[in-house]
Amino acid sequence: MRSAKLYQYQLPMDSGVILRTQRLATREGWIVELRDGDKVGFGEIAPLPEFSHETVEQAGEQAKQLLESWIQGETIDLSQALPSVAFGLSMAMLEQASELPMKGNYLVAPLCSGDPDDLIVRLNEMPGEKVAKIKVGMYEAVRDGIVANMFIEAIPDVRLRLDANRKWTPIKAQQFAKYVKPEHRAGIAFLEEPCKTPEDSLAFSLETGIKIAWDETVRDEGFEVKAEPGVVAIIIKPTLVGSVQRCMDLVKQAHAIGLMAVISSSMESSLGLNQLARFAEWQTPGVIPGLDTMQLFKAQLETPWPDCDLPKTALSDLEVVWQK
Ligand SMILES: O=C(O)CCC(=O)c1ccccc1C(=O)O
Ligand SMILES: [Mg+2]
Repeated sequence: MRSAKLYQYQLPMDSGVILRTQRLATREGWIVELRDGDKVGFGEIAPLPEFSHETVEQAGEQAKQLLESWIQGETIDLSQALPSVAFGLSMAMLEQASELPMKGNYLVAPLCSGDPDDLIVRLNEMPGEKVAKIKVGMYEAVRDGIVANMFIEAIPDVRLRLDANRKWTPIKAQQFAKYVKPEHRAGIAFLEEPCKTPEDSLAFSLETGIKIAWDETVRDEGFEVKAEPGVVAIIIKPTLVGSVQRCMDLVKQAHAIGLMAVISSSMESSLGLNQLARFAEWQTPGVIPGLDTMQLFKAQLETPWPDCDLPKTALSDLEVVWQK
């Protein structure tokens, strides 16, 4: 006997969270609960404003239709569903079928979008491989270059992941590279999407020797995982990419040609983030995921994130907007 519920959540965000052009004061989304007998699974459907193409309302409507089919025992084709819905529903089904291992990789790459000194402290405390993520492309490219160079000099075995989110023209990207000494460029594990187009990013990597990774490009129409000179990783943000199956296919294709696959957050609540940590441990063992986004929230949802003391909202406190 199958049953399902859809909860609606709204969580307050830290006041400084800016997504591309707008401030994100509140994170909104849906939690699905699937039950079959005594087996239960949860999933989070939370389109990210400015990144997802679907709205929260559209995702909620589609989720209800697909839940209806699930209850009827019909097979649902998630490859045609909105990415956030495909992800949340497939995750709930996976958990409900006890197929998502419990063990998570909670060793995240610390994210620096503000004060570099904070990051130095966190890196020095980090056990094992010192991986950090720094947003670049927000201020002067020259400043970004100086900051990256400074980190590599300060922490000799650091592996930086830089993320330009397609902000640079080829000239700006060159200005950045000029300030990272050639002997320091290996301290950059990769630079995500340096330029406005993949072609310019590939050319940048060839010219500078700085390795790059695809993030936005993974979500471009017709994207295929392929070996390209200078490309070492793909970033997978499941809420923006789609079903668990699609994400697993991408990981498999990446591994087959020697690329790193990095599971990364789209600012899911602590419930979704925990599932991503479990998914990352399972599918990309040994690779530090990009999940350091709990600090952007002012509250957690149901599942606590390790070492996070933010107040917690329970699922039972949320409004159930649909159930059958
Ligand atoms: O990838 C990470 O390490 C953290 C997540 C992150 O950077 C991100 C999260 C949501 C939307 C966009 C981005 C981004 O890649 O800039
Ligand atoms: Mg990015």
